[in-house]
Amino acid sequence: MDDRPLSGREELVDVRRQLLAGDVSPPGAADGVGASWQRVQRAGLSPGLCAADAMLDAVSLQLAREENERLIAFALPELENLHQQIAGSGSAVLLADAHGVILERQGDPGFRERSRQVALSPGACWGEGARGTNAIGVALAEGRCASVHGPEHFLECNTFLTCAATPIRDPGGGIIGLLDVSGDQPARQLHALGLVRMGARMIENRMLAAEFPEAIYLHFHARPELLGTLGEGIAAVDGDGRLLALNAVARSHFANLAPGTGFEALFEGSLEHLLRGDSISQMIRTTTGITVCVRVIKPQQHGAAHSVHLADAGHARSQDQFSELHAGDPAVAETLQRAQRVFARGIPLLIEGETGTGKEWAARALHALGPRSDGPLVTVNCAAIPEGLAEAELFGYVPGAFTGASASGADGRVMEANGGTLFLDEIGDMPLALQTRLLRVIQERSVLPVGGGAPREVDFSLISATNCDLAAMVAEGRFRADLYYRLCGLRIQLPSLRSRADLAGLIDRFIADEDPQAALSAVAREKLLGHHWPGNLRELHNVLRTAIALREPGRPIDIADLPETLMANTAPVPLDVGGASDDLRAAERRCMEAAVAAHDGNYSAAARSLGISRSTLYRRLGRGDNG
Ligand SMILES: Nc1ncnc2c1ncn2[C@@H]1O[C@H](COP(=O)(O)OP(=O)(O)OP(=O)(O)O)[C@@H](O)[C@H]1O
Repeated sequence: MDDRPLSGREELVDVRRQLLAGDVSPPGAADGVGASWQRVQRAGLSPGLCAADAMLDAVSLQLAREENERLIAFALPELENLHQQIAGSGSAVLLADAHGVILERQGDPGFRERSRQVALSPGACWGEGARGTNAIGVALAEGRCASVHGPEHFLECNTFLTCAATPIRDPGGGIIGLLDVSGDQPARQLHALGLVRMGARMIENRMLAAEFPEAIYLHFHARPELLGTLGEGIAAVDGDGRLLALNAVARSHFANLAPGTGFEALFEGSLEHLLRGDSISQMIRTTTGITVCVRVIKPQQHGAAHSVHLADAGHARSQDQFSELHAGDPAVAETLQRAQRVFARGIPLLIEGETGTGKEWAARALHALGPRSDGPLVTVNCAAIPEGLAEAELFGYVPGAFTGASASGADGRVMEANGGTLFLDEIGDMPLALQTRLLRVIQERSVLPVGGGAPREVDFSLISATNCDLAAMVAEGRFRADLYYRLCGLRIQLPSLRSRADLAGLIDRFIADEDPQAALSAVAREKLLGHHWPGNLRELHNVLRTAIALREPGRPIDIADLPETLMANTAPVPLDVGGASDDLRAAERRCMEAAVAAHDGNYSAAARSLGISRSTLYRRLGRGDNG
């Protein structure tokens, strides 16, 4: 790790002057920078070069992405997480393949234009041979994490950049890609290196967990409280205890252990003994003489891996399924494709969006394409379960668990999702006490019914949806942070209807689906295109269905067939929910209040205009449904 004191721009300019003069290790230069300059100078590069040609064309980039599909699927959630952590700092998070070609990029809009000018974008190769000394190039050449600051970059055009990169390795230790954080901050960003290292370890651990469907995974750490953190070692062994693979921590612990090595080379005692013991944690000694706490994860508890084989079939079907969810909006199409790739790997999804943006429809399509599409899709509306019954409803109960309980007990919704997908709708409304229980179920993949009895193992894919800003709720202590991170392997945002590029196409398609004979007058079309759509797809659907029913037979849908809300010449509700940090629920509330005001306090009419039920409107506005 780069532990030099922070140095200013002038010192780095001085470092550059010395490097240009041929100094191999000028004082203050980052590790590996001097050696890298030597390599690139030997290769004949000159600092004034512009490496515009080291760029894949669209077809080659597509091929590179397909070749690295597995890496991308596991890395995308991490790119997303890292980006959230550095958002607003004028930076981008990049994923490169094993040759240094950038495959994916998540970045601040403000930094996008500047970084594009030097091709810090998908398709560009950032190996040393193409772009001289830079963090991706050095990390690749030296096989370790690297940071390169401003003037330490070899090419003059890149000297405004500050970059940190680290290799991502397969379980055998080979480099399969690189994770990089780059920005245009003038000062050194020491934490960036720590972030990319953590991100790369997360990706590697996720890939290892999905690599061997039949394996037994042994997670270990000398300190029990640090099990489950990035510091834990992970060893995958087969049923006979033979080593299949180790994660990076375990590789550094058991140096030079090859796959196929017996259990006795790892731990004292036998695998059978370990399997008979407590799966939560047991103490055992490693052959290196350290006592560690081990958590055993058996094959049925880590069902993510079989999804890997199904991913390709899912990909082929996805175009069809997703074409129902949009009418050519490229941003929606790409969001869904990314979600599908990640979900196919057994990674949980969190879908965010205002009410009626199609979160449940998207969940259905993703389930149909997902790794457990043969199993059921079980939807739980977390806002609608009566609080007193919530535990029993979700986790089931044993016979006689409480007054009024069925004599035969009940499985509960989570258990019903076994082998399929659990869809937790309106997750932001789940009470804190239930969040704690749900977290345990997700972590341990077993359910303890209300009233006791033995825990029952359960295996499901997980999708959650919300119209709250969950990250803000976490910051305010209203939602458990550990549960939030478990739920959002990947966070996707469904856009509001008014911001979609395919509104016109959706209108035509809704009409054609409802009544292929129906047409739309030009004025009516203009009204529909100009409306603010606070109720989003649900409202559009309701408006068109009603208009088709009202229109005079044989005549196109006209302005008179549209509801009053579209006619009222009210200014659009200020509803700029574009920013990721905006509170969707606050925006939604403003819309609902505006609709109630527009209908002179008539809740039924306001609810109809929004395309939601009256009780939903009452609930969302925090008023009891007393009428
Ligand atoms: N792709 C679509 N094509 C046609 N209609 C759609 C589509 N997506 C959503 N709708 C319409 O919008 C309605 C609401 O969709 P959905 O329930 O998925 O939204 P949501 O975001 O989950 O809403 P809420 O947050 O209120 O639960 C659907 O019942 C349907 O009428």
